[in-house]
Amino acid sequence: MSVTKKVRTVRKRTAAPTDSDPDTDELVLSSDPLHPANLIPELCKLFYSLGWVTGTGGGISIRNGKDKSLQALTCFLIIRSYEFGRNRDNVYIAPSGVQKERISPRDLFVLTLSTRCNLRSPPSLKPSACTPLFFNAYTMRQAGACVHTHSQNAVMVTLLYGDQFKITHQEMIKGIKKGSTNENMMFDEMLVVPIVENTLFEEELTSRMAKAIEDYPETNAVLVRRHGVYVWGKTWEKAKAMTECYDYLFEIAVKMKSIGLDPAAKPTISPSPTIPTHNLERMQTIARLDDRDIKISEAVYELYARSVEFMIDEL
Ligand SMILES: CSCCC(=O)C(=O)COP(=O)(O)O
Ligand SMILES: [Zn+2]
Repeated sequence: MSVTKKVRTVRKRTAAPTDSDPDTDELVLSSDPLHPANLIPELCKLFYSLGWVTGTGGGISIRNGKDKSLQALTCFLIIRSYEFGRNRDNVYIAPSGVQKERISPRDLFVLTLSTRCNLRSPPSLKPSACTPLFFNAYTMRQAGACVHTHSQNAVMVTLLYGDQFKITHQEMIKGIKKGSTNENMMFDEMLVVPIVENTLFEEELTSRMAKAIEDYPETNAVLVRRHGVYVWGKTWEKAKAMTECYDYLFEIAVKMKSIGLDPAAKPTISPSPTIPTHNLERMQTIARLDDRDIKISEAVYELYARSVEFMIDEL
């Protein structure tokens, strides 16, 4: 037996996990590609390529195991919190301020959900500043994973809307679950996402996010003005897929607004109207922006005002 192995064995028997205990490697080293410690680095790389976690910000946290409802179905009453040797109470968190596309499993923190104890704390690293926000999703919504992006689409909608983002009649709305029933939304329902104001430090967002979660029982996301978005789901797959749907909807809403279309308006004609060039009345309706929009869409308004003038001349 090598010296290293001997030392490890002794440590294992006698030492409780400490901040730099190599025995806690067991919590993050797994050949299972679906282990949270392998998924977080993989997903962070993907999110980096999408521009969601660049400049070290943003990331994803994953909780061990499967959705509770699925566990109940399988009736593993006593061992239900242990799946493939993994404890459902464990939450995996990336380090703070590191290049998120270059994380390795050994860099990860592991905390207990129930007591928020550090089971693993890699030396010289700090847990993500988003940790208490991820815990909001775990404790208030029984989430299995929570994503935080700094996507420009998310930031843009917070510049274009007040305290709520709203959109309807979009196919991708069907990819979003209702918080209360966990059912998927319908194409023609109104998706509403609360927007909270940013704070100087990420941790200080915790109570604002918690209030938004309480006030909006249907939401699975909270936007943070001039910052990004938090999205959670019962599993990492659902959190990822919903983040993709939300981001798509944010992007299309920004594009719609930029040409004067209201993403929250029920379409009156089918197919969706292109920018009208010969119907003065319809043009004027689109150009009639509400107070909030005027503040943030002066350029768009100007464009339409000019188009309307041009059309009046043409008539
Ligand atoms: C340029 S990142 C600013 C801080 C931030 O918004 C953030 O999400 C930080 O996350 P981290 O996991 O690096 O603490
Ligand atoms: Zn952030």
